[in-house]
Amino acid sequence: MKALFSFSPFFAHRSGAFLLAIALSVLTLGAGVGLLGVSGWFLTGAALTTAGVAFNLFGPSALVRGFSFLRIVSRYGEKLVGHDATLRLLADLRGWQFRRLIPRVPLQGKAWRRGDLVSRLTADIDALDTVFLSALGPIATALVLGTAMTAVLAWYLQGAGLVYELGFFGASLVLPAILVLAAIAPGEAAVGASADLRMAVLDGVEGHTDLRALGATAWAQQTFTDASAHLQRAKTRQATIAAIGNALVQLFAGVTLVGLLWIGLDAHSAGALGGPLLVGLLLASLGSFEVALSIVRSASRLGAAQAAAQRVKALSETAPAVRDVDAPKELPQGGSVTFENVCFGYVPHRPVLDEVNLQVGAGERVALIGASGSGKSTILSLLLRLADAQAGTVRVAGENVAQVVQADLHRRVALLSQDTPVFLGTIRDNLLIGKPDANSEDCRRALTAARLDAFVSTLPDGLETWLGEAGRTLSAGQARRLCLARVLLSQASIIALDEPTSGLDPETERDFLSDLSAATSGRTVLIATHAKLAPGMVERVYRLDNGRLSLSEA
Ligand SMILES: Nc1ncnc2c1ncn2[C@@H]1O[C@H](COP(=O)(O)OP(=O)(O)OP(=O)(O)O)[C@@H](O)[C@H]1O
Repeated sequence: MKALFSFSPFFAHRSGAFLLAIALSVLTLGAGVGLLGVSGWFLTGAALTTAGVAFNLFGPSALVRGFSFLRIVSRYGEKLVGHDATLRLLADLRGWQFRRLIPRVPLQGKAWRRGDLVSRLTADIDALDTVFLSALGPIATALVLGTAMTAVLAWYLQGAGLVYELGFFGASLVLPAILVLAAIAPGEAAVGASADLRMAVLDGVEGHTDLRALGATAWAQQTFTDASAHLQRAKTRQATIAAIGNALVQLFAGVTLVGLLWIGLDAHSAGALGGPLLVGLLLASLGSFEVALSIVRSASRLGAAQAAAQRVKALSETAPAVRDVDAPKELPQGGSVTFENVCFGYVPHRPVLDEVNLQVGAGERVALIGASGSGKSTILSLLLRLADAQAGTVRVAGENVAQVVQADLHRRVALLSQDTPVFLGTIRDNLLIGKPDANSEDCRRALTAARLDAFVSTLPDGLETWLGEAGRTLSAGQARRLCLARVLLSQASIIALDEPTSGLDPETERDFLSDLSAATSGRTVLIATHAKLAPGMVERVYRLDNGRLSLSEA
């Protein structure tokens, strides 16, 4: 349960609303118990009037109406306040999780997959709603109401308080604790299986064209069916635990009722307690077990909430690849880039860069060439400090990038990576990510530089054209050029382009490269490319070979 407790500050932050929800829940259950008790008292009293026993019908009938009304109003309030506070809590948790996730992406060390991350941010956090709505709230209610009911019974019937206490707290605290232990394994299995199911769906949808082309849809179907079967088995086990718990609560309630009846009849025979009051007390006691039922139901789901909490915690505790230093230095103005004896490898003993030295003055354009896998993208990643060099120093405007605030560095250096995405939204929305205050003229200029203006002007909605998920309504080349326009629009004085012309036809590629100097005029450009560069397009070309960078003729 440690993982669940680690989220207690989030609950504490909304403690006012949760306490109100608990108070309303106590009132709801109290009104329910009162309603049953008074009804039993009333009906028995009314029945006894036919036997000639005097009974005032007006008091109890008014109480029945009062309790009914109170119960309706407080239940409504409890649901409203409890759900509202829980939904806000989940939103707080999601926002916190997302903020922690961004500096950690791409996640190091483990094979984190996108579908799994989505599950952790959505379904796992959703699973935590059980914690308050069905567990903490009802347990607090049980404690308050159970204690009150014990006191009432002890007042009227000697020994009844103890019998009720044992039965009620056995059903609402001890039994759920045992069920929680039994539900941990199926809960973990359910959370894991539902994440697998999500990943199977995402893989199937994202890769459906390739799966069909490769004739592998049966494989994808089987993966989905297996995950589905796992989930169903885990859910069945959870439901079985809930059903057993339910039956045991009824058993506890039945045995407690028999015990109270036994004591009550003795008292009645001795003339110490009237019949209507005895029936009222018995029915009120029985009614109070309603809260034990909801605790037991939630106990079967707490295992899943616990597993979900562990997954959420594990994600948030993953160490970021890089951190800002405690006392960062200011990033000076300027656009120069320097690599001094930089050594880097993603895994130990497999160096990608070996004593790399590079000097690019502000406003210069240089190209990085080399075989696939030689480390060109890695150089650009180190420039943005997406990872730290194991030896040597990377400098921007003369300052060590490890010593400055990452946000400042990222404002200075814009990257067009090989898998830069098109975001859901319009063409304008996508461009504004590069420069939020850009006007239409700025957007068009960037599109012209990226050679996408002709296409956009043929669209009826122009800049307001809605792009499908991941830019599905664009061709791969158009999507690439849109991302490029976004980078060109940014205010960054250093532009890092990783294969900017991939996906472009040879003619567009040539035009783009020949326009590059005009489009990036005054800015420093590092371009990693396999494309053939015409003379004069860049000031210098560097070749990466076996981790070594050297000036190239090409
Ligand atoms: N996240 C990573 N974890 C482990 N190894 C990696 C990672 N990213 C890249 N590598 C490895 O580092 C080496 C350099 O990769 P990099 O992407 O920098 O090459 P590149 O020259 O840009 O290749 P390409 O021209 O194909 O884009 C490759 O051997 C690659 O397998």
